[in-house]
Amino acid sequence: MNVNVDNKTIVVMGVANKRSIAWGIATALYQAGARLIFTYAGERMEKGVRELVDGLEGGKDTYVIPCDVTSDTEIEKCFADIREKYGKIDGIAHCIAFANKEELKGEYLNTNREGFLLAQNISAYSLTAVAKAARDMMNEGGSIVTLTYLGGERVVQNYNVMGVAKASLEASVKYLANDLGPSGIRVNSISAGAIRTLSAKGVGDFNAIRKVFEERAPLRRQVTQEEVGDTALFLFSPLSRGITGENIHVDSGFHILS
Ligand SMILES: CCCCCCc1ccc(Oc2ccc(Oc3cccc(O)n3)cc2)c(O)c1
Repeated sequence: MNVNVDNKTIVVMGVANKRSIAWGIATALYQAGARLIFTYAGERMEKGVRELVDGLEGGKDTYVIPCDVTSDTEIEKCFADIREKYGKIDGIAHCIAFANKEELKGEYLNTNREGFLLAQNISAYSLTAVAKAARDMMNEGGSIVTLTYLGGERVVQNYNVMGVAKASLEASVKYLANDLGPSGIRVNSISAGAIRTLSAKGVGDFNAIRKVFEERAPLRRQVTQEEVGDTALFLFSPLSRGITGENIHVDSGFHILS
């Protein structure tokens, strides 16, 4: 049985540049024959995403639209646009998160209310808002995949307010899986190892974590955007049709260590 995504339409939210995990997911899906739609946040992202997508064979007519996930009306408009142009969709890759850089280092205690709510709003609630807007336009067998990190399950120095947001995201995955299961829509997360992306630059001492990772992870090596992409491809394919509410670690086994 092949991965069978060649007749599926999947929305990839959160590509920033070619090092984005979202781009690793997009290229894995693209190579397996899926039809892709991209959303980005912020005008300054448009040019970069458009250029990346145009580089794909047939990318010229791929839909690339803005979607600021802090606005419910914008989410509704974005998915209504997609529905009008493409009909029903089969999947959503939610690769969106943000927290204020000053709160991604030092003590978690210095998190303020505004920063806490911002991280929750963009990095956690946005999955629920997107699932809500898309549920009636997803085909049976649909699949939603989001990205998380070990710091949402246990303390990872400096991850702080984003860790609390990822804990919220991971709990949301389970509650959404429970609600959407009867409609045949699955919801899962991928917990990726420390991959060097534009976002990773915002987390304090990122390089120190990567060093420990290479020295201690069972596979003794970093993971790549492509490896996360392959796991996402599995989660969008019927090969994972029995899996929902799950969090799959693509982290060289690092999460098994104390
Ligand atoms: C100390 C932990 C080291 C490993 C971190 C791995 C990781 C890397 C990137 C991750 O994604 C984000 C996304 C946004 C984010 O917030 C940012 C990023 C850049 C600038 C800024 O002002 N905020 C921080 C991390 C993420 O959730 C997890």
